[in-house]
Amino acid sequence: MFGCKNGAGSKIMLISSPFGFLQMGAMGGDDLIDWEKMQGVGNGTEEKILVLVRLRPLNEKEIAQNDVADWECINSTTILYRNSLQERSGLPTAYSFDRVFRGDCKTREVYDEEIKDIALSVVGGINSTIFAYGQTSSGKTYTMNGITEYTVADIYEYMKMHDERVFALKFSAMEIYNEVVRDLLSSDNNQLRLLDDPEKGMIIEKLTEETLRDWNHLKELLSICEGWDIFLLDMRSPIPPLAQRQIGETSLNEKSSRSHQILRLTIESSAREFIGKSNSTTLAASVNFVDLAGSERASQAQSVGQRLKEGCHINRSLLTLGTVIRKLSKGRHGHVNYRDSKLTRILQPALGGNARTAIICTLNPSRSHVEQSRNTLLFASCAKEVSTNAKVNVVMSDKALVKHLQKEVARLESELKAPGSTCDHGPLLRKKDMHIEKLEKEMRELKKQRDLAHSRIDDLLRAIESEKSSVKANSIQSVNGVVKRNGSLDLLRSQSSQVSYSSDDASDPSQITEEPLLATAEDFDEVSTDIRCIEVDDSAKDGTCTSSRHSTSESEESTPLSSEPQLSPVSSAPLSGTDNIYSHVALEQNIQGSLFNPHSDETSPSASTSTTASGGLLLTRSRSCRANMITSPLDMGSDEQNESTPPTMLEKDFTGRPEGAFQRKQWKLPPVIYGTNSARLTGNDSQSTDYSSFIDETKNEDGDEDIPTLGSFVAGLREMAKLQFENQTADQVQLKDATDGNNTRDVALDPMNDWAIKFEMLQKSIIELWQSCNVSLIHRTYFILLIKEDMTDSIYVEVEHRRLSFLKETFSRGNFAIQDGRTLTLASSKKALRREREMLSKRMSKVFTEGERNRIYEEWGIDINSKRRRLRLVQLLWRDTEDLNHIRKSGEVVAKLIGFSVHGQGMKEMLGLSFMPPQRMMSRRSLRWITS
Ligand SMILES: Nc1ncnc2c1ncn2[C@@H]1O[C@H](COP(=O)(O)OP(=O)(O)OP(=O)(O)O)[C@@H](O)[C@H]1O
Repeated sequence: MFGCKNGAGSKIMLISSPFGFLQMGAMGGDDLIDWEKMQGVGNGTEEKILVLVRLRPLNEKEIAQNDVADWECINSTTILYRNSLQERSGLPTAYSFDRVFRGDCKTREVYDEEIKDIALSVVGGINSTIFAYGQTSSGKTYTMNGITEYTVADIYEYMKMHDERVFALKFSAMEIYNEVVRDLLSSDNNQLRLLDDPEKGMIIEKLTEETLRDWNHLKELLSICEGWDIFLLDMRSPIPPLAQRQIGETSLNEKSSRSHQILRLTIESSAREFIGKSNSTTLAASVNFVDLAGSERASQAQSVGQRLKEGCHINRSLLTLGTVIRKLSKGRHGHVNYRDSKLTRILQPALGGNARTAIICTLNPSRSHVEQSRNTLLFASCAKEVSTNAKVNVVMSDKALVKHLQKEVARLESELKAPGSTCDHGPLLRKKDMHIEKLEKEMRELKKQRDLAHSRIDDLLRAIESEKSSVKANSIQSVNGVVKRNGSLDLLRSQSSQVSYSSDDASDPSQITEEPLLATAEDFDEVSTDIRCIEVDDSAKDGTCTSSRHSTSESEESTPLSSEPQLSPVSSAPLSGTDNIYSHVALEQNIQGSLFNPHSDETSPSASTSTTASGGLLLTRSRSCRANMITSPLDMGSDEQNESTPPTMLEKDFTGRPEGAFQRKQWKLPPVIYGTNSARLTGNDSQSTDYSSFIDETKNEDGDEDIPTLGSFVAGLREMAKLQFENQTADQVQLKDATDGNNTRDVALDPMNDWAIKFEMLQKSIIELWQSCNVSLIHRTYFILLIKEDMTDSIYVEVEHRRLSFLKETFSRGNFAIQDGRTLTLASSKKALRREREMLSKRMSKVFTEGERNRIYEEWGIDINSKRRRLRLVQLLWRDTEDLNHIRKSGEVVAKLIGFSVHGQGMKEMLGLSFMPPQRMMSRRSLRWITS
């Protein structure tokens, strides 16, 4: 679609229409155009370029030179090369085209039989192009002159026959000489520019467009262009003649065209009766007559100087034309290099665009030019494969256009609404609807995932915020000289506080106080990002304090550190205060680790302390923490691997890492809940550092049920506790050194009493948490049977508690946890637990004899005759979280159902579950997990 101005100056729109010649038919009724032949043309369907070959007779010169004609048209479509020598060369001898014309054929014949239809399409609003291609002196100009004349004559004839329409003819002429475009109707010799117009496409700037008065006017202009009547013009008028086409003499052609000439006739027509009315439409199209310069061999044309230069330009542009045609002949795939020459740029619409095109390939029949003739035929062969896509160009006034579009919309709407519509789009629409539905579903799913991730981030941010405010509050309390009970080492450690003890302080126990945090907002931010990494500051070695220290007088509030019962390396108040935050964030880091950084090797949530050279204890934020966090995933795994891994820049800087305190280990979790459809794993190596090894559901001997193995339970538990153990050991050693060094402080801990109270609390809480988090009954059973009264198990109890607390909190927020890289929700855990109960119920008859079963049913108050007694039993297991006896009995039933029994402490040692928390090394007093 492009805009232009009509004669009246009102704005018009030129659009391509699919009306085709159906509309033209109504205009017709004459015998000038074969409308029947043109049915379907211009309706947007592709049409191949019409390719004709025209032989010329040998000219006098050639005859005089005893040249012979080797080419012969054997029928109307085939031309044959008759030469015995050539036949043996293996090159083709016969070429077929739409039409071939013998040497004695008249141009009129060529026009009438083939060209006329295409050329006269222009009166029906279809662009057309006729061009002649061939070697120099083969008859291009001879042919095109005739074709142009006949076409124009017919156009005028057509106009005469159709006085119901008003026609407007415009003429322009240009040549491309040595790659310069010149206006042949202009007296100045200026070079014309080719411009790309967004609406009209390529336009030739300032090209003269003469509105034709009549046929004679056109003849006059044509003769000017061709320079035919140059002498006549000179004689008629003293005015210098207009520009003429470049013609020069070569040895092959006296009047050789040294340029490509394009004559353009534009015709607009409107129905007379509608002129000036709002619904008037105009057909507008152009016919181009293109007389190409001839390809030539410099040797044959004996070109030198100016002629040679012209010949080079001619050949180069013809080469580009050939390349474009060859490319188009293979289909319109990829880039077509129209812009490589002015010729192809101007002819672009004719070469595969909105135009009907005919190419007349002229041939010199003489033997001496056989090679050139073959090249021409090769070009012709490619050209016949090229398609164009001509459309009727209808110019409409704005009003007519709106009206037409409204009509079109109404037509399409009624077509869609009609039940018996010929074009049934139903199945297609349904398919599309289904596709849309599918995409919408996917979108919803993705949104859900995104929201979940957002809420996780929000939760973490909230946790960090609350942690910050806790730190702040604690700092304020300390500054005010009020150190609360929860301002213990644990708290300080968990909040990355700086606590320093100088040797001077050590001399006076009353001076050993918690260092208040004189933290800036910046520090708090760091606290959030450097999650609880505390290391020894080298500067402390010389006994200096790295943080400001406020000595406070001994008071009830400012209890000395050494006397704090919270000095236990594990938190003393598991469910409250900042310690709880510590637990949650630490666990969260581990549980959610895979969500944010599955390869993160930042594992230790706890602080590390170290004695200074002078016995002072200094806790600072770790500089290596970030380095750890940004360590490459490849930098994980065994300690040996870590040693061989080059340190990061940050690590290189850091030299003060205490040995053992920050060994990189993953704090892995055993599968608390077996509801994540984890993949079955082949390995069952409890030492494995692969997180997935903790989920190890294996088939039992019956091969029909999934029972989490003891191995997987133990491995996870042990790995997790080991890390905790190591960290705590480091803490304890440092703390002990600190207090020993002081020698004045009595670390009067009574861990046994402490643990006794704590154990009871934790035990109760864990049982409740198991229930509310839908933890596997088998896990619970393993836990209570293996981790029981021995105090050395306290580490397991505490870790279990922290983990469950975090899980419960996660579920209560409607969030998910990650276990084995899979999401775990409250619903999925519930489902898994139900499946486990079903599985256990099925094992009743396999494991117990009838007598045993009946005894159990009776014991559990179940009617032995009830149909669903087995299911009823497993549903009752682990239900009563208040009754420890019920818990013990439940554990016994489950243990029997899965074929598990524990034989004392020996088994634990065998399983590698024996860890002794550092502060209790000296004591082995036991507490009971379950009262029996
Ligand atoms: N079909 C024909 N019948 C008789 N004479 C012809 C025919 N075709 C060409 N000629 C004559 O051959 C000569 C060369 O023709 P023409 O100038 O048309 O060749 P051309 O291909 O245009 O050459 P160039 O590329 O050099 O311009 C002219 O004298 C012309 O009259």
